[in-house]
Amino acid sequence: MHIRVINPNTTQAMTDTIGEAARAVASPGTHITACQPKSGPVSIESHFDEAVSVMGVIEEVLAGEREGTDAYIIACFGDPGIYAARELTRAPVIGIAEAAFHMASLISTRFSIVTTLPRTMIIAEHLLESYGFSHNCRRIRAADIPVLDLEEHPDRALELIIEECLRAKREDNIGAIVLGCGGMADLTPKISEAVGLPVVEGVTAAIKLAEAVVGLGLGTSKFGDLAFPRPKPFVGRFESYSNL
Ligand SMILES: O=C(O)C[C@H]1NC(=O)NC1=O
Repeated sequence: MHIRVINPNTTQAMTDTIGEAARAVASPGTHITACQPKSGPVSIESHFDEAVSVMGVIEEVLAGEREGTDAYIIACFGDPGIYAARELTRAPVIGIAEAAFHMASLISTRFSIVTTLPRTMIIAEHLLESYGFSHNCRRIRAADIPVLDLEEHPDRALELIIEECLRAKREDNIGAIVLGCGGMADLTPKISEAVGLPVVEGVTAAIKLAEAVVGLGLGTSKFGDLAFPRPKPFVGRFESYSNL
């Protein structure tokens, strides 16, 4: 099985972190390709960043279709472009937020999310609502760190994330923590040991869910709204999307 793990931002160090975490849990026989767009934001910390990153996600899915891919992971906690990506392939496309919510709901009745900047908490809130997990999430929290601090100041970032996770454990009456950033993919053991709660991380959860979906012979339904896009002309910079 070949899984294409797409980091929607353009920071190679974070793509490498995500790829290593994915390979650490992948089953024998699962080949992981970790990739990122050629252009776009170095980190995704706003609605604008996310909107721009979607074009990169689409490019990486189209590249995966040309190369042959059994499943795609969108490794950003906003799951940017997930429905557009699903329209472009028969393979499953799994976002790390959706994967983490499902996994956390299997091991706890309530969880809290710890993400990076306060301003991105609304993105997680919107996803909880759209995926139907609002009831399962007690609180969305932020360690108040820029996304790239995870790569550039990892020790301080880990310290702040653990502090916020400990506050969640003390205050939120939860059974699990969900890590709200693809860049946290390598931190699960350290956080779990420090906090003493099950920690669910979206990249690794998505890998195992992708293996399960493909293993059951399932993929993105092409009936209804996730059917391939109707062929039509595109003009200007998107002309190459004409009659896909
Ligand atoms: O929304 C966030 O804070 C995290 C999100 N941004 C990013 O560049 N990768 C992510 O997973």
